[in-house]
Amino acid sequence: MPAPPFRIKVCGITRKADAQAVFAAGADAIGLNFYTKSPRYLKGSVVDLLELGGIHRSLYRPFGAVGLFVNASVNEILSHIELAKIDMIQLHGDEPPEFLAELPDLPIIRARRMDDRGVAAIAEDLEACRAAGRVPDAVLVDAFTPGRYGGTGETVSWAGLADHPRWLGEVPLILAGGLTPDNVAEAIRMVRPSGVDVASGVESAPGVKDIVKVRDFVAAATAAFESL
Ligand SMILES: O=C(O)c1ccccc1NCC(=O)[C@H](O)[C@H](O)COP(=O)(O)O
Repeated sequence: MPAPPFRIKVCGITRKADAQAVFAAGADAIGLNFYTKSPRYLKGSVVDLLELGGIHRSLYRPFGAVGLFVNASVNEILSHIELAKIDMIQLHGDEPPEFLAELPDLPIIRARRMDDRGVAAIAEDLEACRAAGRVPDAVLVDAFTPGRYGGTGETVSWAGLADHPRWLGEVPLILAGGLTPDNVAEAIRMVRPSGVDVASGVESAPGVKDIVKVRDFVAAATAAFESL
């Protein structure tokens, strides 16, 4: 089984203090959101971006900063990789399977929102990526809410994901969507994902992390992963 890009990621970090607190709590990765329509869009200056993206290196974490994009161009992604020192790419929009092969050699997380077509559509998309020349390093399954791409706080049907090795094969599954400090342990026990991802479940307001919730989330997720 390939190594997952991360085990616990906190997404939508917009402030340096939150990035530091997330890593101090024991998370592996922060998500920096470059989707301009998100309330978690990172609007910082070049200096802010460099600092935020570089914090993971100063803390000697093995993983680090994930840049989140929704239907961005290759050039936009390249410029953010340079600017924010990101070291993983999360595609969270309607990017066609062929798009992955155009990206640089960094881990790619392919987000899929689970709609009423269920896991079959996710499996088909993975095959299409394979046929187009590049398999993502992980598939992130998020909730489907019409008209929104993510960060909704809605949960996915966990029971329907438990057999993911059947339709994802060796590709690691990252579980997202409505996770909180109170439900993440149960979600991990049911789905047995390689990693989890949270945005709104650890916030006091969009883009502002609640440090107590972050610590509780990371502690609950870590204990659940260790009990698998
Ligand atoms: O967080 C956002 O605002 C967002 C907007 C558009 C696309 C993706 C977005 N977030 C991506 C994430 O990785 C979130 O962690 C994931 O959607 C789960 O969010 P939540 O249900 O709030 O935990």
